[in-house]
Amino acid sequence: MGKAAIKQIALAVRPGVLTGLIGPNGAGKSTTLKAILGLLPYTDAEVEFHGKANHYAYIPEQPVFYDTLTLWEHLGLAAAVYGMDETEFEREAEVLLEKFRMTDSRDLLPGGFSKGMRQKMMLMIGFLGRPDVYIVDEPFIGLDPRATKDFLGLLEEERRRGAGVLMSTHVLDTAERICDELILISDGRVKASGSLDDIRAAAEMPGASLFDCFDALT
Ligand SMILES: Nc1ncnc2c1ncn2[C@@H]1O[C@H](COP(=O)(O)OP(=O)(O)OP(=O)(O)O)[C@@H](O)[C@H]1O
Repeated sequence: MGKAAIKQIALAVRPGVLTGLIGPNGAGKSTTLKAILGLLPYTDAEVEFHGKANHYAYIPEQPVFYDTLTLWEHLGLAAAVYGMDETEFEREAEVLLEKFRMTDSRDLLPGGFSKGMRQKMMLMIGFLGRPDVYIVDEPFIGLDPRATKDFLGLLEEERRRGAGVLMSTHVLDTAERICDELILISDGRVKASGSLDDIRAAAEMPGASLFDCFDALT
């Protein structure tokens, strides 16, 4: 067996709080998210759900889809998994298609989609069930500025509804703007966490941008 990719990472996803997981390539962000989700065979991860927050959505970094199902059929499949009834599914799915400007592509196969369109499909599948917790792995790759804005708007709506969000990203100016809390990991360990001011304090760089703190701490 190889060495552990992450060590002693403790974090909490709280209702209505958007937590950003940041760190260099290979730091262990995706591994942390997968450990939380129980997707890894060799982990000693403890996950506790408090209250009734046991309904979550995972939006992976690499889009996963079925070659023979259309966008609409993917949404239908997700709705069935979420236990939504037909009327609710159609209403919510149509709103999401409009929001992500994908209505014209609803009956097409995702194999022919661009990278950004596939990413939008993954985001729509995640949002469809209105979960209590969102685990999002680098959502911005391939999204154009409008899609980024649409995504961030929806995420903010969900946060205000009380959903907790844990999102890994390299887009630090966005993370600095939207995250309530930040966790900076490097070499599989937490290097700093808390508010932007806490990260600045750890870097001993008062008033610095997240980008500069990241540079100093990694
Ligand atoms: N399937 C795997 N098999 C072996 N090693 C892996 C596997 N997946 C990840 N690793 C290793 O685990 C470490 C952490 O990887 P991880 O994908 O969690 O990083 P990351 O922080 O998400 O990076 P990036 O920003 O590049 O997406 C890396 O050293 C990587 O080489």
